[in-house]
Amino acid sequence: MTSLPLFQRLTKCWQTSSRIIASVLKPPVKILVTGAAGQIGYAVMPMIARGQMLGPDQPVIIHMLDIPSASEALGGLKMELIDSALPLLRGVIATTDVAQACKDVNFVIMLAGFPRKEGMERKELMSKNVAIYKAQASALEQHAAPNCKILVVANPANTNALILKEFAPSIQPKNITCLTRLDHNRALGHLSERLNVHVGDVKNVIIWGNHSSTQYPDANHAIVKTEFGEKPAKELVANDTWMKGEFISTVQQRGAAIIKARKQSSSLSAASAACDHMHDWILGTPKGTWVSMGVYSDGAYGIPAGIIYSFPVNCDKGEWSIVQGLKIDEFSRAKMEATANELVVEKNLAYSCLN
Ligand SMILES: NC(=O)C1=CN([C@@H]2O[C@H](COP(=O)(O)OP(=O)(O)OC[C@H]3O[C@@H](n4cnc5c(N)ncnc54)[C@H](O)[C@@H]3O)[C@@H](O)[C@H]2O)C=CC1
Ligand SMILES: O=C([O-])CC(=O)C(=O)O
Repeated sequence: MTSLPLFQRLTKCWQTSSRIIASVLKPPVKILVTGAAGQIGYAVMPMIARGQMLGPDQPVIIHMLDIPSASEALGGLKMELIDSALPLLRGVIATTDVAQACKDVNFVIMLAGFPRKEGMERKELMSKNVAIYKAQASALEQHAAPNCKILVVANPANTNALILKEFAPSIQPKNITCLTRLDHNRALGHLSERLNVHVGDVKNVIIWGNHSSTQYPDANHAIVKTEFGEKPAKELVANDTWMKGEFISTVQQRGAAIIKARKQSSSLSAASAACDHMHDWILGTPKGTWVSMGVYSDGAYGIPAGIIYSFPVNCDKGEWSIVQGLKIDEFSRAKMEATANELVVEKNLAYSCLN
């Protein structure tokens, strides 16, 4: 710092002190994390409490919910958060009472569920998760703050989010989303490796559809920043076989590859993606950049209305909107329809579990 010119030093001091002042003045927001005692919960807590999700000037009160058999672990996590002496963290509630957990919360990250194990089909998880999401929908409807924004991470993420929407009719559908940002980030990472460029120089990949192996990772509209200006990724890759083959299958299968290697599902990258999702939703996407989010379909791009489907979205002032008017070729259309069809089947299966 001492080697910086005076003007830059003053600017840095001003930025730091205005952040400190803002974090003192901003009222804390309440964030509920369900399934907090699990793997992703452990990874996401310090990210939230250090401002990675809502910004470095936003104090937070974290509500952590888990089931009674996990209450001791939840208590341990609370101790660790206190011991981390995090300036933005203004309170922690660790509870197994869903009503207390949901009380006045402004943001919700839903990790609660039964994680897929190696070799296990996602559909086997359906009936267990439908029951959890139905019960938690009612609690959120009764106790959460108005305009509360919800991110469902637990699998099957799109359909869990749909069940939540169905059983919390007073929460606006636009406030219920699911996580496909991890797949989006995987697609950015894979493309940047292929082109040997920094991941921060790649943008505008798309994940269409379900957070499952039928998802369609689409790099047709992706852009890469180069020394000669922005270029279409497609032009730089110049290999249609790779774009339509290995690129798609690697991203689709990445979750399973991580389970095979770690013997448990992705935690660090899932936690990081959950923070990215909420950060961009609340604080906005940069101009000319979109991200992928699982949102309630209104029929855009010919996708059936009434399912939670991952689209490219822009975010501004806490609202997302689907990017319109992208050119869709025949290959993409077939992939987008296949993953939509799977979601319709999942929806019907979920409804059959309710009877
Ligand atoms: N959408 C995505 O990109 C990703 C989704 N996932 C999913 O996220 C979920 C969480 O993953 P992990 O943290 O690794 O699982 P985990 O098994 O370590 O944690 C789940 C936690 O939920 C708790 N839980 C179960 N039923 C509950 C209930 N009714 N109320 C409150 N808590 C309850 C469990 O006790 C456990 O502590 C899994 O469903 C996993 O498949 C994981 C990675 C990526
Ligand atoms: O299936 C899982 O639990 C893990 C998962 O969603 C992913 O890594 O994409």
